[in-house]
Amino acid sequence: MESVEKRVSKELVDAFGEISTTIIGDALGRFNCMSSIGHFNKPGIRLKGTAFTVKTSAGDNLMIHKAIHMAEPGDIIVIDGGGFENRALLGEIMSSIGQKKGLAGFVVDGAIRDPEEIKELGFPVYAKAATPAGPFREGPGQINVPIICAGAIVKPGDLIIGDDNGITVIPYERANNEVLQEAQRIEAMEKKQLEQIEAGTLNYDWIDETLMKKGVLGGTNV
Ligand SMILES: O=C([O-])CC(=O)C(=O)O
Ligand SMILES: [Mg+2]
Repeated sequence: MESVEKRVSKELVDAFGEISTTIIGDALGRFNCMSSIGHFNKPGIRLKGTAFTVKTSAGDNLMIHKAIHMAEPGDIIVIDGGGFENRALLGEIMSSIGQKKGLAGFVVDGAIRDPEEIKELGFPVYAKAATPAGPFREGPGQINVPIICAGAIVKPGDLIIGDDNGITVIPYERANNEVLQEAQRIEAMEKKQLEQIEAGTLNYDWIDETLMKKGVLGGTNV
């Protein structure tokens, strides 16, 4: 069982962590986003850190207990639970341990329990569902292997950013100034678009131009 070998610098984690996941997703070509996953915290909570991955069998959390103790402060335990929602993989106790260890959060492709208590903790926990049904601790499982979590590929060391929109995964090899600057450019452009919507000056020519190009307007499809 390997620990995470490479980590993105704290400066980049912080810089990406300030930008909306929607915009980061756009900067990554509109891929690398998780789907049907939400947080069990008060609104406004942000998640940012290095992926420490776990693959479990359905409803079994033995390897997650191990991972919490192997991970380092700032790591996010990202769990491929196969999307199984009938049995929780963690709850208030494991979240409290993770928070005390300085981990940055949990992301579960599956279910959690104790959502109200987790909300009070203020520790970022994302999952697909909540159920009182508890996990088994039989194993097996895998630690720090590439996984699929809520439709996104996650590798150990990838940068995970979460907010009220959901979660974006920035692959380790793409967590660089180039993608950061693209996200900042999109952020500035959207700010300008909102100002133009307010002022009534936003240009919509691109819609008809695109329809023309596709032959829908002025073409054989009309
Ligand atoms: O039983 C477990 O392993 C998980 C659990 O309930 C908790 O974290 O509160
Ligand atoms: Mg419990």
